[in-house]
Amino acid sequence: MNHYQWIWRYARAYKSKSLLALLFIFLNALLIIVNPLLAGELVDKVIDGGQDDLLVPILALMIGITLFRTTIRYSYQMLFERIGQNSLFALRQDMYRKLQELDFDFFNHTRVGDIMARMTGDTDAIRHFVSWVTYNILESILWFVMAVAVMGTIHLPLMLSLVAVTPIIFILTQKMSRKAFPLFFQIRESFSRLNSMVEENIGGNRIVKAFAREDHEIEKFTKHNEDFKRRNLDSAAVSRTYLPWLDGFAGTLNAIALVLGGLYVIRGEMSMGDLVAFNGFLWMLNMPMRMSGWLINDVQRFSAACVKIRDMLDTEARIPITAAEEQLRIKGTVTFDDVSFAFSDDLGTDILSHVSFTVGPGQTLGILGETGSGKTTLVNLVGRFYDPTSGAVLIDGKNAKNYPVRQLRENIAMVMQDVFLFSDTIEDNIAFGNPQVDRSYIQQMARIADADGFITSMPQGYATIIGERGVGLSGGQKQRISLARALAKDPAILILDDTTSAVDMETESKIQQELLGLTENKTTFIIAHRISSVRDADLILMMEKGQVVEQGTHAELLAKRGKYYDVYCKQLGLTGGEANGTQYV
Ligand SMILES: Nc1ncnc2c1ncn2[C@@H]1O[C@H](COP(=O)(O)OP(=O)(O)OP(=O)(O)O)[C@@H](O)[C@H]1O
Repeated sequence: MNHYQWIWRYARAYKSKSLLALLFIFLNALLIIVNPLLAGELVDKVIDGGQDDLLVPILALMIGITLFRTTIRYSYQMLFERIGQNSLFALRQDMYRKLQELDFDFFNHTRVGDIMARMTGDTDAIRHFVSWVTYNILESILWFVMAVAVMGTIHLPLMLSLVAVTPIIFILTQKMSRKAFPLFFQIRESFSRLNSMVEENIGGNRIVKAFAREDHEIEKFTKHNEDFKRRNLDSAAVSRTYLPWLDGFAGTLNAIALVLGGLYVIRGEMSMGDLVAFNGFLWMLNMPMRMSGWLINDVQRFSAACVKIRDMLDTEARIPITAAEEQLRIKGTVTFDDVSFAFSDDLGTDILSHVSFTVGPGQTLGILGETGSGKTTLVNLVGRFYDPTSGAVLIDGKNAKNYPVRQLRENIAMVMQDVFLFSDTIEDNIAFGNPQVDRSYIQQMARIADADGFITSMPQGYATIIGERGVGLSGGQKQRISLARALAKDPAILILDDTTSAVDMETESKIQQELLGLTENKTTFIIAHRISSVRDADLILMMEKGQVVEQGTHAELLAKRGKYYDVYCKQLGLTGGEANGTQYV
């Protein structure tokens, strides 16, 4: 499907409006030829022929037609604008829906700035094409054809001499088009890089300031800015090479018409009125030729934007978001059966290697291990953010791949390591996964997450807006709101990824106590660096370089006197020999 057929799929919902607009364009093109003909009549009959009584009717007709044409043109311009805006509305909806469908894999490989460039600059290039370029192309073609037809009836040889110039114009526009497309594509890519740079700088503004690297950032920006400018100038250079020629050739039409037309009049082969009428049609040949260069540029910009947008819309998520017909309450038994996993961009490196364990409802699985050992990756497999490269993740005994993704995720709540809260009220943030819950439930969850205290001490309490539009929160406060958000979902499987890393030990222990009652029937995953966070777990996995090197309860692992025991001793400030495992159980 080419780009025109593709965009027509959005515009065809407005078929009747499009037909009406086309009708108006035709009507306008037909009416356009009347005034020059009337001007010719005016010269021949009124000025030369002395029929003065025709002056007023001809003038009135000319004014009336001009007014009517202006109204018609305004109407179809508005119709095209509406078709463009409505089509773009639907396209943006599709793009946003696609963004929700795409998985971690897509976001791992796509810059935010690039997505933003597609959502803004590219969609605008398409709107401009639908709303403006299309009718200008149609007008240009129609006016040209009409002019050729009418001029041919007035004086065929003169018309043919003028039209002889058009192949040159055609060749020039073809050449320009071929040179312009790659440049527009490069401009678009450069814009995306510039966008990404600004987006990253704003996101990382605290780091930039803390490291006093403003100058470095400006330097980096200057490079991208220079690149963007240079590519725009390259494109302008192409226009500069071709547009004057296009303009020049279009301008020769006036000279040809005057010289040749004058000769025909002198020789008596053409009336003065016909020459005036002919002259009146000249702009209808002229204008499309002059416009062709600009229109080609806009068409190329449209094509470059289509490539990027269609590329995103055609991207298939490896794990498509499938919704289930009915809701399913899973019980929460999670089994890893010899699971290995590698990221798609480096399939040779296993991030998880032959991991096996089972944890059931009401149980807690603690995951401990040095940084980068694969703890987060492991829990990401539970929520099917990725699928194993070998082995299987079973939920209630059924392969996770066989659940509709939405159905599975509706039963899982995660508190992620990188806490993200929406720029909204605290209340709405907590209720994000379960919007129908009431205030008292929200408060109850916040109490368990030890967040109620600091929330109620804020002047606006639960109605406080946080994030970009509102107050800032400390790292520990954000973690606790994010924990309350996960709890409010009342999931069968609760995953806590380093959830209490930013709160003090006393608060952590308070939260753990509160959680006990709530997680009675849930399967809970706790990723932590502190032994104190996982010591009460029913099963603890000790991870190293993607492998589970030890697993068991706290007591069993201490008795093993292996890695877990070493970590335990280090965290207590003891050396291996001083600690008597059983003594601390
Ligand atoms: N999107 C990704 N693409 C490629 N490699 C990745 C990606 N995300 C993580 N990794 C790699 O996978 C490994 C495991 O990462 P993971 O986040 O699971 O570790 P972790 O044990 O949770 O670490 P931490 O305790 O620091 O959070 C790391 O070596 C990391 O570099």
